[in-house]
Amino acid sequence: MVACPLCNKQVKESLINEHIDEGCQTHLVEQNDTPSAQKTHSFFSTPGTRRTTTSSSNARNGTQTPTAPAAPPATPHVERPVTPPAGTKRSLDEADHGQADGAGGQSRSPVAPKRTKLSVLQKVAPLAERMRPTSLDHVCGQELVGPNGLLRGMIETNKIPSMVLWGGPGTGKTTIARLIANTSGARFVEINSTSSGVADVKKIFAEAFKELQLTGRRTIIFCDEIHRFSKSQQDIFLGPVEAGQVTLIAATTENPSFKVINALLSRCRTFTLAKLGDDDLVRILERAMATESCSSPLLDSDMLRYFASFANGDARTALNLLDLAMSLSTKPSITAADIKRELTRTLVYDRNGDQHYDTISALHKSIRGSDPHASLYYLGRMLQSGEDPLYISRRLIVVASEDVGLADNTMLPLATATHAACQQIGMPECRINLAHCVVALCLAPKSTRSYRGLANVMAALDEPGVAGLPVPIHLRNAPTRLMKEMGYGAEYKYNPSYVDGRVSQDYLPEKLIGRQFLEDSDFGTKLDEDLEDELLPEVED
Ligand SMILES: Nc1ncnc2c1ncn2[C@@H]1O[C@H](COP(=O)(O)OP(=O)(O)OP(=O)(O)O)[C@@H](O)[C@H]1O
Repeated sequence: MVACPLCNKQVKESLINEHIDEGCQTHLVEQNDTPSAQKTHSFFSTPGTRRTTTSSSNARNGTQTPTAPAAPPATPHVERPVTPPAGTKRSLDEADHGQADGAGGQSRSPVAPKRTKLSVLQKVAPLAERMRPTSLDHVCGQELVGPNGLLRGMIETNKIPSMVLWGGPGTGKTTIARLIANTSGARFVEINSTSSGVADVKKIFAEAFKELQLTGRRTIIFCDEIHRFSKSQQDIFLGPVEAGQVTLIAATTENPSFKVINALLSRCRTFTLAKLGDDDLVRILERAMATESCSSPLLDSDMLRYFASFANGDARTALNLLDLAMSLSTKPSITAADIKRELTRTLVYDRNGDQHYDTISALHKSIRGSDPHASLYYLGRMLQSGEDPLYISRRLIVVASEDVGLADNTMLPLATATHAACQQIGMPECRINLAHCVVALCLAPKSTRSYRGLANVMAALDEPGVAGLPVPIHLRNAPTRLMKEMGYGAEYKYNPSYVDGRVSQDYLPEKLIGRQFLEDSDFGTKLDEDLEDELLPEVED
């Protein structure tokens, strides 16, 4: 006996295919004939049945009281999944087990238990998640899914191609993907290139194929941040997408022409999401205020526009600001200026997100480019956002050797002293040491000779045999008599014993004699054409 994955009723295992083909109307086994829910074949057990089975067995064990009401049976092609949740994105594991709150498990599982779980998640989810549109009508600023939108037409006629959604952060890529899955009734699995490996993805393909064969239901795979998958990882999508085994919805914030392999692009439609304008963001914020029944006079339309202007087209950022402002606004005697000041710290950058790396990278590159204004700007921005000064000072130690290097050997001690100062003094005073070091590094001459020299050696070590070449015998250590007898170190000329320390002696292994790793110049040979343009103003005829 098995539970049908579509209608959840008991069917003889040998007749399951006929039962599904005939619209779940035939070959049903009377409930009385079913000895126990435990007999359900695990392969066919849906998340819903799994939950129910677990609850009841726990109840039998006296460990848990089942609370979820019995779920209504789902009907193929009629069932529409429940609204996508205000929860976090599904992990692969959750997707596999259908237990997540994402759109993914929805059409598999009975509705009632899922609702119970959703409401709990909804309470703890951040405002941006709670406000995730549950209908295309609530998606702002994206004509593609507006009343006459191209993508909306495809969704409404259920002709959903594999696609790449290209747009900035917080413009609605994930939301639209979930709504597509919701509307189409397809199985939905979300993966993220940062947490899903090739093996996971292959497993999903296999499951999708099984599902398609068994029930005729398609699987939509939503792959967030596809640009972070390597080219060979992207390759694995080609076959299943071409064969229609899965529908891929890939999201990227990067230009897909550069970041998605051509073979995959040619199998997908690319849709570009618009950057949300301030008016769109204000509408989203107003809807959030209304939904949350927030009527604080501090959060008036001016304040909402202020949030929008800082969000740079990112609805999530705008909603996060509002979320914070809503809780601040309940403090007694707080003013609008206080709220703005408090928020400025989070507005500058997200210390744990990409901004953390982007800004330190910008600081490093500005120092390398000897631009003290930009360097100080990025330093100030990080400090104001509460960045750890030790994180900054550690990077300055690297800069001192990587970029200034031999051109000014005093910079490495300065940078290590700055690190020590940050450790001993802490903020806010150590900001002064940091500024001193940043400007000194900026103004110092630059040399990458030592760094490049090492890079040349590392490259040479990849050549066959180079890493294991014998050390010349006269340079070898001779700690034992035997070694001495073997001539280790015998012919070595000790430089201080010679006039001016000059001797004629080879140091490299024999096979490398004559190889030069340290380059003569600090810089490469490329000409910056932009610089030429700058230096040679156009001559008028
Ligand atoms: N166009 C939009 N209309 C209304 N709300 C939106 C829109 N875009 C984003 N949001 C809000 O921002 C939140 C985040 O959106 P979503 O996850 O869809 O962005 P995304 O484009 O996938 O971003 P990322 O690239 O950072 O993953 C949603 O939960 C929703 O509240």
